[in-house]
Amino acid sequence: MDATVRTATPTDVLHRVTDGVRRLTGQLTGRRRARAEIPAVDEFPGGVRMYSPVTGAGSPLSPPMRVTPDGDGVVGRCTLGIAHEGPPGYGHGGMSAMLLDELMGWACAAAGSPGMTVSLQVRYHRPVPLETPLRVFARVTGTEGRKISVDGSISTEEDPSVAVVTAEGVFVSPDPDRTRALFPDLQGTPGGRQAHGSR
Ligand SMILES: CCCCCCCC/C=C\CCCCCCCC(=O)SCCNC(=O)CCNC(=O)[C@H](O)C(C)(C)COP(=O)(O)OP(=O)(O)OC[C@H]1O[C@@H](n2cnc3c(N)ncnc32)[C@H](O)[C@@H]1OP(=O)(O)O
Repeated sequence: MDATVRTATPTDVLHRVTDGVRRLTGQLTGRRRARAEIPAVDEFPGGVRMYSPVTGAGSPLSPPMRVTPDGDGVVGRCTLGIAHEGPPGYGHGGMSAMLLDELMGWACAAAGSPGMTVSLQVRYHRPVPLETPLRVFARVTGTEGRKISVDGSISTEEDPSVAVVTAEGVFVSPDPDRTRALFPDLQGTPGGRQAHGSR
């Protein structure tokens, strides 16, 4: 991703490389995952998501963000590159929202209530520098039935006490029927993983 958005090579080189990439992707033959199929390497929810655009080591889109427990919340560490640029030299606001949304979801799972975002309010206090190690933090601040309130923030590793972006979110744990309908491949649900053969 970085090489693609950073290069200033002439067009004929770009065409040659494009042909090479098409040849390579043509070699990705064989079985492909179905749309809602959870990869065999994943631990869903609240663990490994190999192809997540935020945490996935297997995704070319992801920074990737590494998540660890931290006190009463979770911390995510990553560095954004120019592929994630908004204003020249700074992170795209949507990327900040994506990092926060994801980590706030992890905070819910870590607190024992995996949930989906129903509301996310993001405040951008300062631009997020690119190519600078970032520290994202999220923690559950309250629960009310299936509703979970979560706070999040982004700062630089160098200056963790200064939040450059903050967020407040509401997450909702889907009830069991909704969970089965939304995630038919979730382990233990009828018609789930076993439908895909041996794993
Ligand atoms: C073994 C268990 C497995 C559980 C699986 C959990 C999934 C975990 C997934 C991943 C984990 C880690 C990864 C994180 C990734 C980052 C998070 C994302 O990007 S998620 C994608 C974006 N979000 C959506 O696509 C949601 C779309 N929304 C929906 O599908 C529905 O709203 C859903 C299923 C979440 C809830 O629907 P309802 O029908 O069950 O719930 P209702 O009754 O509408 O609301 C429940 C309560 O929430 C309040 N509520 C609803 N919307 C609200 C809002 N916008 N603001 C405030 N409150 C709201 C309601 O007023 C209600 O509260 P009152 O019970 O009345 O007190």
